Amino acid sequence: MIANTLMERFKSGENISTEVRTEIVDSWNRCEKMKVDIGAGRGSVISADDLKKCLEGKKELLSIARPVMEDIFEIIMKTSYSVVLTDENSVLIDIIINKDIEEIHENLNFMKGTLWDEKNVGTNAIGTCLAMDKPIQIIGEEHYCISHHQWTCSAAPIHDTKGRIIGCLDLSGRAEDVHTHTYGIVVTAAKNIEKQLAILESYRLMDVALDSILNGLMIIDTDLKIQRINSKISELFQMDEKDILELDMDQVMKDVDIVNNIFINKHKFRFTDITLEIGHKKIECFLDITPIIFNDKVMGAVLVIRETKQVRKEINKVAGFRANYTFDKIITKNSKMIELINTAKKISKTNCSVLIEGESGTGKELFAQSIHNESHRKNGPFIAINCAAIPKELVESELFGYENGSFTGALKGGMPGKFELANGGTLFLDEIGEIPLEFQPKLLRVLDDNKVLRIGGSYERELDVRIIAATNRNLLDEMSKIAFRQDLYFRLNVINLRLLPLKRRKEDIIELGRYFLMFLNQENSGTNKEFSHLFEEKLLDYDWKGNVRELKNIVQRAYYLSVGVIIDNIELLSKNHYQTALNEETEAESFKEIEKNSIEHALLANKGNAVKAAEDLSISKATIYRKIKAYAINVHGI
Ligand SMILES: Nc1ncnc2c1ncn2[C@@H]1O[C@H](COP(=O)(O)OP(=O)(O)OP(=O)(O)O)[C@@H](O)[C@H]1O
Repeated sequence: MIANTLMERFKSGENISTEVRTEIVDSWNRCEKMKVDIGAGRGSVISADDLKKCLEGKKELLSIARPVMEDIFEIIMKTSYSVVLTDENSVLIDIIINKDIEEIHENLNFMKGTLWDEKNVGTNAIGTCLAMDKPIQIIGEEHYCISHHQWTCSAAPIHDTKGRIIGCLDLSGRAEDVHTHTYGIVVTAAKNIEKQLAILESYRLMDVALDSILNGLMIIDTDLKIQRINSKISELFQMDEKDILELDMDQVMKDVDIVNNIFINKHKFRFTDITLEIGHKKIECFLDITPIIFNDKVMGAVLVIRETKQVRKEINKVAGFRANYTFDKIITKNSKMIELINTAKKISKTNCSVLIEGESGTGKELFAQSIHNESHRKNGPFIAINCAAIPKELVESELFGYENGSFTGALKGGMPGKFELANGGTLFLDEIGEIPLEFQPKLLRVLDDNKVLRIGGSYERELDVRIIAATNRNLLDEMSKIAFRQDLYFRLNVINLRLLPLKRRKEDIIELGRYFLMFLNQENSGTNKEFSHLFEEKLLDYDWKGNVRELKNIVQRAYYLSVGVIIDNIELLSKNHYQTALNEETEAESFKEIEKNSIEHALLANKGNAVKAAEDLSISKATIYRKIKAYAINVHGI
């Protein structure tokens, strides 16, 4: 036999490189060095445990290679070839055996769980291809072991994306069926497996990247079929991925004309307040839709979904809607006020409505903010709205919001109302006594049901809002005048906190005055001003109609107007500052004109900011809004 002769000549040290391929000679050299027995050639069986571990570690390769192996087998079924997959150590991990050669498989132990490296079975396509990291075909007598001489095998290594060998694909059959195409098939198939592995890896990386995004991300095609989602979408929709992929996006996004806007006009769209409908579930969200365009052709769209609740939470964190005050910042020595603080602290933990009564500037908002900050809602929004400041016809839209195009002047896309903005937190309805009588039943219904219907809306939104209302009017009086509904009063007045005016807690005047002075000294580092004895006496005597707000304001004025370190400008306390301003005007002017002028001046000085103007005039916000309305002052024109 030629090969034996060649093998004998090789073994005797003769140079046979012109008759035998270099790769084969190299392999024979390796086998000789490893003292492989040419009379052996049966695969050695690895332990069941080792095989289990092996299969476990190669799950991905196995699942990708299997369909490829089946395809090849189908093509070559009529020839006597089996298709084999090994790991990088030449262990057979999968095999499709051709019935024609089953017996030879058994004889040679060419089965799943056996080792086919050069050390165990000499030169063979599997072991040699893995030793060289190159595809190879080994025909008949090129095999090192005599028992393999009736075989022909072709094998190609399989690499991962980093170029490391992770296995090999092999076609083995009878030597007489040798065909160069089997080599080509095996090389192409191994490359195909490598490509699929690379795609899978890039998909995996993409998945990890997509899942690390905090927003929901969805890819749809032009038939509105969902192609891909990240895990945040399953969380948002509270559904399994498989069910989400079956959703009808036309139904889910009823309000969006995606075909016209995105696919035809190729525009990128942002919807700041949209409702997705998933069966009976409604998800309010911010939605960005970007068309996917390749070669000027729209292939689909990417949807980025952020839950409104979450966005608002983040906005609240950075842009206000926050309560700054806490109970420890409420300065008082008055026993009744201390008692009120203790009651307020206790009821903070509950969800019941609170009605805070008290003259303007007594600290009603301070209490409301402190209650919010003491409650479990402290990380939620604190939304304050002054009911006196809203024009009658806008009360409902301000509080309940409106849907797209529900009335002239409404913003495109709709707007949430203050109730919605306060979801998960507290809504502070200041000057509740100013709520129009005809709107009061609607407000009562929302308070009772905890659900709000936007103007023009088709469904009610479930809310979790704690209500704190405040008034400087006597609501009991208003009720008798039928300006305030009894049922609403009782609904709001579950807990009542009646704050004392400053004149009924004289002990707080100096305390608060010095507290505000301390802040001013801190703000103006380097100065350390103090009140004269006389100034403090005058503070005690003064008629504090504007309560703590007025006290704060006068201390500020005195601070900045005083020249030395002693604050002694008692003239500021001789009369109410607002009254002084009025009296300085010429007698010819009527009182109303003077009042209107004063307000306009203050608004001008504060660039139209009514709250600041009210502070300057030492009047309450409610009063300035009432007067602005009464004198028809155009704040926006200022
Ligand atoms: N006890 C207090 N300790 C410290 N600051 C106070 C206290 N009471 C009120 N203030 C301050 O006085 C000003 C007015 O308080 P706040 O706005 O809470 O009053 P209000 O009763 O809500 O007024 P209005 O009815 O006019 O809205 C604020 O600047 C607040 O910080």
